[in-house]
Amino acid sequence: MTSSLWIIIPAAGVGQRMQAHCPKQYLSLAGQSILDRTIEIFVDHPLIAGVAVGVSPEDVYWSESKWYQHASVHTFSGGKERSDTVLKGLKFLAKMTGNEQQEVLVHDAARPLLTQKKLEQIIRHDSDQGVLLAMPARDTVKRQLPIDTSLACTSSVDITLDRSGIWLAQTPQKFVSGRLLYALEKAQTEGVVITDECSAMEFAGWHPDLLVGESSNIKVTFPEDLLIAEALFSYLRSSNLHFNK
Ligand SMILES: Nc1ccn([C@@H]2O[C@H](COP(=O)(O)OP(=O)(O)OP(=O)(O)O)[C@@H](O)[C@H]2O)c(=O)n1
Ligand SMILES: C[C@](O)(CO)[C@H](O)COP(=O)(O)O
Repeated sequence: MTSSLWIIIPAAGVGQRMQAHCPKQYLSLAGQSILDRTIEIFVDHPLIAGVAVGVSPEDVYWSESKWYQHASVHTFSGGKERSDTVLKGLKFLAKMTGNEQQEVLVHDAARPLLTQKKLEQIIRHDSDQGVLLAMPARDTVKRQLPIDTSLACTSSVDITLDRSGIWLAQTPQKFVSGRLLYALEKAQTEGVVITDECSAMEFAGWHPDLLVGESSNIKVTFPEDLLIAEALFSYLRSSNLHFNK
């Protein structure tokens, strides 16, 4: 029987690339905020013990959330970078639960379209190395030449990579909390830039499993992503893929 897991939702970003009037996690998706849509995936799920949301110390929107006072939704103060927020979330969970070696999930607030089917797959995936959702590259992959600002076009092709081994990481990512905390602190101490939990675990010597994600599990990043998310939400709702816990 799979025990229930805590989920850490980093939601302390400013959404610079979205260029909106508020942090992108508070923009509307089908009538609710993106963050509320994301939390909805996990709240009251039989395999989720609780939800820990990392919000910015300057956040003035969270108190309007439909989950603001929900018994199984807790908040902690996020950090400067996404990895700082996740690290603070791990320390928050260890203090609140008294358990420093529990499997935890980390999922971007900006990914509101994860389906229940895929959530259950990653929760039930058993691996000592940890696991993340990722998509095999479906386009031809190019690496650019070193940027030469003297050129009219600063991005020119160097080589085409063998895409058979290329994956684009998504979230959730699942790791043992104590191992992830150690890996994030190690990367921070050694000045290694971390953009997802898996890269910290790799730096610490782990080789997490790759579990095929969903092309609909997009990260809302740029303005056009909001239109795409609205269309995908309608599709998932109509096919009942998003909600049945
Ligand atoms: N200091 C930070 C930065 C980001 N995030 C969260 O990490 C997720 C993925 O990050 P990203 O898409 O980069 O969000 P932003 O950092 O807000 O976007 P941008 O880089 O455009 O500012 C988002 O849910 C974001 O809220 C976070 O919790 N703490
Ligand atoms: C964690 C992530 O979503 C995996 O693809 C991605 O690394 C987040 O990157 P961002 O620049 O913080 O959005």
